[in-house]
Parts: sequence; structure tokens; C-alpha cells
Amino acid sequence: MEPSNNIPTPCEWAGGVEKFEQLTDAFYKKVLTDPVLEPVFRHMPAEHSKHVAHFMAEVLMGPKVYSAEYGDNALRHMVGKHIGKKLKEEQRKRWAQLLLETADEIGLPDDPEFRSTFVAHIEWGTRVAVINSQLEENPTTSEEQIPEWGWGEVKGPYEVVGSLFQKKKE
Ligand code: HEM
Repeated sequence: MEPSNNIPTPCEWAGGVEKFEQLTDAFYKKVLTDPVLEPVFRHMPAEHSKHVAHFMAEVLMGPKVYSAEYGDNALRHMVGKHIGKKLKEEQRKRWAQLLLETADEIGLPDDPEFRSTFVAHIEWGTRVAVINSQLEENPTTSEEQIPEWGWGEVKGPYEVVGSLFQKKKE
């Protein structure tokens, strides 16, 4: 989606699709050395990390690269990858914690507004992944689109004016 009123999308603010590719590349390398997560991801294909980056960037209102790769079935395909995996809360928690640690290491923006938006998506997405992973059949239809995650209630990004945080001028 194009930015409106000069406010960048969360994806743009983060540094674009390439920044998410950098994030997931570093993240899945760590995953393979983690005792809780390695068994879950042992057989992931080489392209997995790029696909997750493209999905995240698209959710955060970036270019529709994941949709372009999978067409009308993009969301159904993504949900389908979690069906039947029987993920546990311990694995979800480690996944989220490791991702956020990696975000700091690769220098994903750490301003309160971006991180609030990003963490909100991660909290929501990881919990949905665990719920879907208990199912045996994919409930998603081809009509359902990948969700969009905007700036939300924090209405960011903000800039510091004097000692105050104020909404960026439009
Ligand atoms: C915000 C949270 C999450 C997002 C955005 C996400 C995204 C994705 C995407 C896009 C795929 C499909 C990749 C493709 O198209 O090839 C996928 C697959 C998968 N995800 Fe997730 N995921 C999330 C959470 C989790 C969690 C918490 C776990 C486990 C702890 C998990 C485990 C898996 C597994 C095992 C696959 C299949 C990998 C394979 O192809 O072998 N996901 N995920």
C-alpha cells in the first residue's frame, strides 16, 4: 500500500522488505541452534526464511510480494503450513522471544511506536499459529486475504519536539 499523508507504512519505517529478509535470515539461523525450536524447523526448506519475511512485510503494509508468489491462495497456503503441527506454548514463546532478540541485533527500528506495532503483530500471529496448529484441516478459504497491520492505536510514528513526543507533522 502507498503511504498516505507522508506517514510511512510500518514496513517502510522498518527498512522495507530487505530488512525483514535480514531479520528472518538471522532468526532462522538461531532457531536451528535452539533446543526448543530446532525439532520444529529441522526440515524447513531453504526458502522458508524469505517466505516468512515476505509475509511479515506484506502484513505490515509493505509490497504484496507473498501474495504475488502464492496468488489467491496466499493466506490459505500460509495457514496450511501450521495445520497439524501441534505447536506448544513453550515453542511459541521461544519463537517470539528469539525473533525480538534478533530484531535488536540487526537494528530493526526500536522506537516505541514501531515496536508496539511489530510486537502486536507477533503476539497475535504466534498465538493464531498455535491455535491453527492444533487443527487437522485448514479452515481458511481462498477468498480470505492476508491481514494488514497498520500503526494502530499508538497512531505513530512520533517525533521528539522539545521534551515531548508528538505526532509527526503531515
Ligand atoms: C507472527 C507469527 C508467524 C508468522 C508470520 C509465520 C509465518 C509463516 C509463513 C509465511 C510460513 C509459510 C512459509 C512458506 O510459504 O513456505 C510458515 C510456516 C511455518 N511456520 Fe510459521 N509463522 C508464525 C509463527 C510460527 C510459530 C510460533 C511457529 C512455531 C513455533 C511456526 C512454525 C512454522 C512451521 C513449522 C512452518 C512450516 C515450515 C516448513 O515448510 O517446513 N510459525 N510460517
